[in-house]
Amino acid sequence: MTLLVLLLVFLVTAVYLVFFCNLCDSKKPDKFKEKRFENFLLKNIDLSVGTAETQGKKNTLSPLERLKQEVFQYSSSNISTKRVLVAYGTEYGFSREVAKKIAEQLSQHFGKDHISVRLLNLLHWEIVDWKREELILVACSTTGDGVLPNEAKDFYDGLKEKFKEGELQNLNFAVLALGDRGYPHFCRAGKLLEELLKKITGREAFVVRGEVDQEDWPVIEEWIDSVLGCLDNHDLLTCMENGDYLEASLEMKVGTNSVNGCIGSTFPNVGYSKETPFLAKILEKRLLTKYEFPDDKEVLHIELDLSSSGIQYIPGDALAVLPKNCPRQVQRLLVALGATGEEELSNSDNSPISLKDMLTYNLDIKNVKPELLMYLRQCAYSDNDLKLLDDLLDVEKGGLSKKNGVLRGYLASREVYDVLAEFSSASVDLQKFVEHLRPLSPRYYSISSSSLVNSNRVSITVAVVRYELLGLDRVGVATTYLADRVDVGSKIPVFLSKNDNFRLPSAGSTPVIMIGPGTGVAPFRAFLLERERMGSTGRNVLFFGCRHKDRDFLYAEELQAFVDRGFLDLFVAFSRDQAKKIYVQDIMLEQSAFLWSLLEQGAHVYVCGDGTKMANDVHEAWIRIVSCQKPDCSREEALEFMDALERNSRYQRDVWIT
Ligand SMILES: Cc1cc2nc3c(=O)[nH]c(=O)nc-3n(C[C@H](O)[C@H](O)[C@H](O)COP(=O)(O)O)c2cc1C
Repeated sequence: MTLLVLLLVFLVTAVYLVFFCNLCDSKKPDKFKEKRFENFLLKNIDLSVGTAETQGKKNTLSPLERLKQEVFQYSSSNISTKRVLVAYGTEYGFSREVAKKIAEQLSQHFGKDHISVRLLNLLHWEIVDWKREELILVACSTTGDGVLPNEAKDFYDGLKEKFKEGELQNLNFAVLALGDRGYPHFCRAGKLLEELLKKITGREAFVVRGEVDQEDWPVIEEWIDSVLGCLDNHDLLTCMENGDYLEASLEMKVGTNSVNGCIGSTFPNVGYSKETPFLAKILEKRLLTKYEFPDDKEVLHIELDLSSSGIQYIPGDALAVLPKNCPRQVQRLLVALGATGEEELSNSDNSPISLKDMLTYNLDIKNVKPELLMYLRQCAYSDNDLKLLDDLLDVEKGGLSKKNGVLRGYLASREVYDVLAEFSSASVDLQKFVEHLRPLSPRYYSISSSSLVNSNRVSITVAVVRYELLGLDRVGVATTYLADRVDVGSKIPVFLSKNDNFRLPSAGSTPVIMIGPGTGVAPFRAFLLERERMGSTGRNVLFFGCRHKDRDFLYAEELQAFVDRGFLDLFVAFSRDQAKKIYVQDIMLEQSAFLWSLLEQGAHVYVCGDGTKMANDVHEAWIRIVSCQKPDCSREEALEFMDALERNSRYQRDVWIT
């Protein structure tokens, strides 16, 4: 009886505690929620600063085990199979997804006992003994203004340095280049990789390079079919009787050198990354604009503490921020799913995670993958939903491919929530549903400070995104994370993204021409601070543009101070301060003779900002300036002149398409 009473008291207390704690949680201040985010990160990603106790609580696998799991998930234990390496270079995760698809199809086509497929992030290229490999398939995206993803840069430089022409004569290869036709250098990284592989193997690719515009799956599948067809018809592989060296190499290079078992720390040249970010404390956050009316721009200057990180940056680099989704948007999605959020799901490495955490920290809940519609087609039952889905996915119109304009148009104006709400008859399996979402990717911000001024601090300039779509409020994930959900004192996960294609000239006497409207001015603030500190004597010319002089002129006072010190020639275009709109390209044309004279003195030209319109308009302005100012110069010659400037790293662009 006493035992029964005790049990009852215990149960009542437990229920009370659970209820009370939940109640408190919903009222906890943001600081507390931030702490939860930090704890979550410590448990779920391999922080170089972490300790053994802070890791592996939720993720029971060590970083080494996780890496092994990824590399060998399509491998057989049969020691005399043929071996293929499927490698990927990714910035935002899509190439990894594609590489997994390639690995899966190879494995299915030939059977796991006949072919052992190893999946490798190019970040880990050093664990491979390249002379023992016979076949590599590379899926690699292009980022920045036609450059390799950060994690693939060392692979490219390393192979180039290590192997002479034709040295890897036993290696067959094929490249799938991923990109976006909207950018001037379509699929350039894949092309560069293919050139390099041609050189060091002394042979041609065994399959024509695939070029993928955005997420055009039919093109990807066609390329995979060509690879499979070629492997069916040509015996490119021999059986390796001695087993796979790769596992031992991986254990040796990653296992023994690691600090606190963190993979990132074994590659000192890479340092912090998506998997191993640094938690940087916010030291300052201030509004750079007047933000009173819905039409006003909201731009923030954010300073972060890098002391103790060892991160060393130079102007031109970017800081990557790992955001989390907005709780309101997550809640909206949970309601559409009819879920509480507490449902337990499996992470990609099979560790358990709640649906709410998965949607908050791991997944992109804005951009809809076309495959999600395919999945909804399987679980919808209302005639209306089925008809609309069939229409969107119509094979005649191009199915999931890029050619399907109806589907692309539909997805361009919808988020994951909208699609679920629209096809409400679909009864989704939560695990399958999350598997049809993209991973949440880091966001990159040009660094707007100079480490010569203060090496412990870094600043970024962030335009906050808020808008309405289909009658609902929408937000930019990372920009509102920085604006609304973290404050001075909070710590946010970041890592450095080097950008060797956007660098100041080595000689301080060389003039620089900078064109950066809006937040495109960020790297130029860094350039100016750096050049002033270095005592550079070359002329600094900046073209800045915004809507209104008195509302969104970023860093106006600082820029004016540079002008007053005689260090800067500043030209500004306020597009909406007069009846006729004026943009940076217009004021550049007014300065044609001056700009030409600077080019003749060897000036370097930099453009930063919107790549959809501004970068093209500015390029066109340069063509006009050159063809008018250079004696007897045709348009074609002006185009060639600008191309030559670009080849000689005197015309560098850091642009983005939204
Ligand atoms: C900031 C940025 C810059 C990009 N630059 C290029 C480029 O210069 N050329 C290109 O073909 N695609 C470019 N892309 C498109 C990506 O290559 C494309 O979205 C690709 O699918 C991303 O693959 P990933 O997720 O594996 O990095 C760029 C994308 C972003 C976000």
